[in-house]
Amino acid sequence: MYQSHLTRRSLRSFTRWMESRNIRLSDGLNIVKGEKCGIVCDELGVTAACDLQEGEVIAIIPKDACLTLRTTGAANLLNDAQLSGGLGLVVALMYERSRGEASPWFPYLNLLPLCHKALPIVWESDEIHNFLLGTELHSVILEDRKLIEEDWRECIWPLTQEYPTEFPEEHFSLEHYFSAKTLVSSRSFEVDDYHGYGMVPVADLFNHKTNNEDVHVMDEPNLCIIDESVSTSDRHPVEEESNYLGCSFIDNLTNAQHHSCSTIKERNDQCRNEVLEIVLVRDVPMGSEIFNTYGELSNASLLHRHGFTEPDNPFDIVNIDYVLVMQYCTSFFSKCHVRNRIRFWRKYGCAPLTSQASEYFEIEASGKPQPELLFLLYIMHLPEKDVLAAEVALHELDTAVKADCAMNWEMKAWKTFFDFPANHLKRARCNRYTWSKSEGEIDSCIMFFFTSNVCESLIWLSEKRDQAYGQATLEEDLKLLEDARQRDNEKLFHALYLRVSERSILRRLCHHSFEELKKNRSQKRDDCLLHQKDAYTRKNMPREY
Ligand SMILES: C[S@@+](CC[C@H](N)C(=O)[O-])C[C@H]1O[C@@H](n2cnc3c(N)ncnc32)[C@H](O)[C@@H]1O
Repeated sequence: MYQSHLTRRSLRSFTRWMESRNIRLSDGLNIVKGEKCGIVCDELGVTAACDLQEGEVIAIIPKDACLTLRTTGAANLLNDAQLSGGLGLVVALMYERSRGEASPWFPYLNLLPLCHKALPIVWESDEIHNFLLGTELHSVILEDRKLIEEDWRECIWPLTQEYPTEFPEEHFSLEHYFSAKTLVSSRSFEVDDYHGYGMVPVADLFNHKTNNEDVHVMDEPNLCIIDESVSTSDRHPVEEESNYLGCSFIDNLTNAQHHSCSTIKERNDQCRNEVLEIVLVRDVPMGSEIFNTYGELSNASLLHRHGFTEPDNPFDIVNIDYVLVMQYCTSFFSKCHVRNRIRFWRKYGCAPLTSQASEYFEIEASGKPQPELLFLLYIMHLPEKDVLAAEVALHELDTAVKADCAMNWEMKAWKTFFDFPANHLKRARCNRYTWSKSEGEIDSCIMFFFTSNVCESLIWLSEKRDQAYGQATLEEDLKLLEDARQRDNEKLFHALYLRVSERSILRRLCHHSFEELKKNRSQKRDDCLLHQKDAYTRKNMPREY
């Protein structure tokens, strides 16, 4: 991605620029590219040049060196045009790029690619359709592209007409907008409330690791750095052949002498300014890559915003559309039955998740469905008399719980409603039901809903959802994934990885539901646990009510 930009010259000029903008980088860091940067071959990353310790400040970045809506030369114009948020930042980036060497960020921008081509919003249409079919991203990307075009037509093109000198058409085309968007999506950080999101030099060099990051980027408002010039001749040599790409202007110490930025901070705490700090949150041994985290993101979100997926991502999910659940319900029950049960379900605070125009339920990486989906399927299958009994009980509970001001009555009512009969069976079922070996604690509330009917519904839903991926089986996808890995086809690899991880989640859901179904059948368990006569009587309510 950086090949054409990463020359010795551009790195030297970036280093000098950091110096001029008071950006401080610990000499314990190496900025590397290629295979030294463990996860990605043609990108940059940061490694430890010596053993580093938790708590060290390894970089200090003045906020005025960040490119934000406040610091850009177009700040007033963007303010007048009422362009803010992500869209404003993309225009600010395009604006600074259009100024070439006249931009105060030129040496930094010169290091960035024009476009991060790994992001699906800039893939060819046939790649989007072929690679992403069935995945969480397919419709999202198509929708995104429409919205991006609309934004450009409504907000950016008019700017080029109103201020042709500041926003010349040739630098603010739709293509430029898409390209700038990929950089803001994959590299911007929230600076603070005043600046909002911005392009943060140095902080954007760290690659991502889920749940196991080495650094945090921290807002440290009461800190300032004095100008501490270091002779440029003391810099590390930047060798074209090696993976080492350079370091900061304060990197002139040996590893044994290595100074973290904490030292600089201590020396300068008389003088105050606004800066961001990059702080180590764990020890990092010499030679290891230093990772940041971009958040607890599913593979679909990682691919969407950053152009890659992560193996064994614990935050992976797959969604089942509400429409598909309704399709299931209406094919087994009358419309009137479905309407009434949905009303009942919603009355007690349940709803699908929503995003843009879609409503859906999440299935976790372990295959565990969102509880609201289980409640819905459970209620859908309840015999009519049990629904009526439940209504009465819930009404009584409502009165009781309302008296307790500290409680959210809806949640408590649901909890009690479902906990009560579950309690009778808890012990028996707890011992035989687990989602995965790693999940030690069993959610009794969730288990309760895995009646045979619910299990069958879940199997139906997971199989139907899987059909969205087309004809190929999961095993065939796995073979294609291996091929893509061997051929170094990154786009295809990450798209296939997303498919495979989503389909594996569905398979886990199907497998667990099937296992439960088998157990229910072998034990001839009554499908409707709420048949127990006294389940709803006041005398059997938990004592707290
Ligand atoms: C903030 S930049 C990190 C520095 C970047 N590697 C560079 O060359 O400047 C984010 C981009 O780095 C890459 N990246 C970060 N973490 C990654 C990971 N765990 N696996 C693959 N690519 C990753 C992705 O291309 C992502 O969009």
